[in-house]
Amino acid sequence: MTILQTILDHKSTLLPVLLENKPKFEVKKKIRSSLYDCLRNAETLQVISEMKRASPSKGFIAEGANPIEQAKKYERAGAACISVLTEEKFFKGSFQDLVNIANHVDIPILNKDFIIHEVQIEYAKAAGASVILLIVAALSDEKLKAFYTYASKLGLDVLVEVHNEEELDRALAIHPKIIGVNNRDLKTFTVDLSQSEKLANKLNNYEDIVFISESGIWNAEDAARVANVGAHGVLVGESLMRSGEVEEALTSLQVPLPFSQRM
Ligand SMILES: O=P(O)(O)OC[C@@H](O)[C@@H](O)c1c[nH]c2ccccc12
Repeated sequence: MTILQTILDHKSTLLPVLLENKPKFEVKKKIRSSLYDCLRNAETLQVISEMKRASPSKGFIAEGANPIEQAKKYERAGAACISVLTEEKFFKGSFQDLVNIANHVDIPILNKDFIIHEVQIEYAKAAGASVILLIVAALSDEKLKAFYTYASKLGLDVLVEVHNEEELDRALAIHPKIIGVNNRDLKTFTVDLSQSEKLANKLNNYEDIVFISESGIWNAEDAARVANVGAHGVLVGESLMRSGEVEEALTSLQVPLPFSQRM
């Protein structure tokens, strides 16, 4: 069984608890700008920076990290958005991390989790997220479409994540505004930036779609590599979590976009 399937199976065992309880979080209501608009109007590569304590492939990355301090550093450095992992078992995240961060920063917030049911979208919104992730590899065409529509109706932006061309075609069928190419294969954990390069040609045909390159971005060279094939943003976790100079590390990724890519 793949790790993705293991995570999804575990997730489905948790659904009854979510379905039995209405989400109750104390979140200050904040109006956040639209991630899509921020990404569209940029002239430099935008950074979605992630609060990532651990991962199934690496174990703990930053066990003692303070989510609020980390998020504030990201915001100060000009991140476009903060991604907060809420998956508990494999990534050691929580909705409490999301709530804490939502109460302390004003930029868009992405709830990073494995969504397999509408109720998780309600929890994401209640905990302060303005963006959710839908992983194409985890969903049927029907569910992908239904969840995308539901999240949009709740006023959330959606990052639709793909890894290969077949998934990209399935994603394009629902006409999403933001597509992320995960350079990490969630079935094997292999990371390869050429995955973004491979899918770039097709993505570049869609002028209104914002293209995010996700995972495995360590430095300005990596950032420039994906920017040069058409990425408008990057999603970065581990390298920023491990950095002693978070703000400098983040700023170094904000490379200029080629003129042809500015929307
Ligand atoms: O730590 P990295 O290699 O910078 O990757 C960040 C992010 O892309 C990664 O955490 C991620 C991308 N898609 C996901 C889906 C679920 C969990 C995690 C992820």
